[in-house]
Parts: sequence; C-alpha cells; structure tokens
Amino acid sequence: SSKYVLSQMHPMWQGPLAVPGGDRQSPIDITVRKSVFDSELKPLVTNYDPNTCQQIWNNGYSFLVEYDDTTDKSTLKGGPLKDSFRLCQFHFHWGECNAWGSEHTVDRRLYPAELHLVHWNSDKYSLFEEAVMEDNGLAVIGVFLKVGKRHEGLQKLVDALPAIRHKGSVVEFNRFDPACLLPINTDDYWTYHGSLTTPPLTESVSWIIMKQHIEVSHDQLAVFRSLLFTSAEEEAQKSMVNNFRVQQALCGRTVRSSFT
Ligand SMILES: Nc1nnc(SCC(=O)Nc2ccc(S(N)(=O)=O)cc2)s1
Ligand SMILES: [Zn+2]
Repeated sequence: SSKYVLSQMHPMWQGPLAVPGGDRQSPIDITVRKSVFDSELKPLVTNYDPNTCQQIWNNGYSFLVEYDDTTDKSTLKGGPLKDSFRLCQFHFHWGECNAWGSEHTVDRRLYPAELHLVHWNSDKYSLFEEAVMEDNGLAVIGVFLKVGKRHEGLQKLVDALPAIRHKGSVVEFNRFDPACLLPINTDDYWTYHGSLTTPPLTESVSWIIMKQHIEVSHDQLAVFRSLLFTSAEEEAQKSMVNNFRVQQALCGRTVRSSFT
C-alpha cells in the first residue's frame, strides 16, 4: 500500500507536467480491476545480443545503457506489437528511499524503482529520432523493482556507476545481456498507449508493463542514489533521486492485460 501521496508539482519538473493538449501522457496508475483482458495479446519475444551493448552514461536524468541499434541485432517482437522493434537503451527511475521511486503504479502502489527498456519501430523507421515523433514509433518495457535479494546480473551495472557519478560522464560498457533484468514470467503484462515520461514527452510509446517484478538488494539501490544530477563543474552537487514523473490522467484510455 502506498503510505505516501506525492504532491502533483514535483521539484524535478520545471516544465509543464503534461504536454498541452496531451491526452495520452505517461506514466499512469494501472487500476487492475479496470484493465481489460485481451486474448489477442501474444507473449513477448525478445532477442537481445549482449555484444551490441556499447556504453553506460549519466544524462542528468538517469543513467542509460546504450545499445548499437544500427542493425536488427537486439529486437522486441510479439506482445501487443505488430512490427519489429530495436532496443536502443535501458535506464531506471528511483526514489530517495524505498517507499517510492517507480513511475507507473499498480492500484496506487509505488515501487522503489522501475526499469525501462526502450525500443523503436525498425520496420517503419530508420532512426530512433524519426520513430520518437510517430504514433507507433516506440515500445518501452517497464519492470518494477522491489527490495529483496541481491540481483547478480545487475551487479555488473552497479559496479560501473561510480565511474559515471556526474552528469555527462560516459564509460565503455559491453557484453551486458538486458534479458537478465526481465522477470521470469514475461507473459503477464499490461499494455497501453502513452508517452515518453521525460522531455520531449512525445506520445509515441506502446507501454508494456510487466506484472511480475524483479528483486534487487537495498545496497544495489543505494548505489543508484549515489549518482548526481549535476556535472563535475557545478558547485552544488545534487543527488540523483526521485527522477520519476508523477502519474498523468488516463483521459479515457483502456489498459489491456495479457492475463486474466
Ligand atoms: N530527436 C530526439 N532524439 N532523442 C530524443 S529523446 C532520447 C530518449 O531516449 N528519450 C527517452 C525519454 C524518456 C523515455 S521513458 N522514461 O522510457 O519514457 C525513453 C526515452 S528526441
Ligand atoms: Zn524511463
């Protein structure tokens, strides 16, 4: 249960909380009893090539692990998707404490963090930059993180974070298989049409939110919180925490589920 109700105006967002006139913004609260089972929804098919992993960097919002998306080597198909999507990056959102941090919520329940695996429609577009402006351009898989046992696969990533403490720092990072961050069961998910949750907030995302969470240790999350929003040159160093957007209005959208 979420003991905390976060204020609508969140310090992190200087800009408008929603795109003016935007009626398919993200994140949202998923009200389980209002989601609609759709038997046409297929299992997700991910084919990730660990060798396409290139670098890990601090972009001042989160830390991103970027993949070479110039060929169809790391792809996402199936689920609610008609086309083949190419993995370009993954990143996380988290809180200053374990009580909150996720962007999406399930029946108002907040998780301490949320993983986003970002893909773009390589059947229809030739670059992420094109796809990010189009209706069915992007597909993002969301996975909730809970605090529990240490996640062995995540540790390689956690060990690289001290090297990218400041905004703008980049280090080479390769042979990381993002499939290790997916829950055991990827057949059960919710899906809806929404937007990017950070600027440019474009309404081009097919969201696929996993029902099953993954577990990471308290210490692993603490290393996320050791990152900084600020660059090495800036005077006041600000801890990179609470880098999530508040929930947006559903505006009549239906959230479908792949399970009953
Ligand atoms: N012309 C453009 N190039 N790049 C961009 S935005 C780069 C990018 O990856 N943005 C991004 C922002 C938010 C999300 S999220 N949190 O998954 O909705 C995913 C991706 S717009
Ligand atoms: Zn995100």
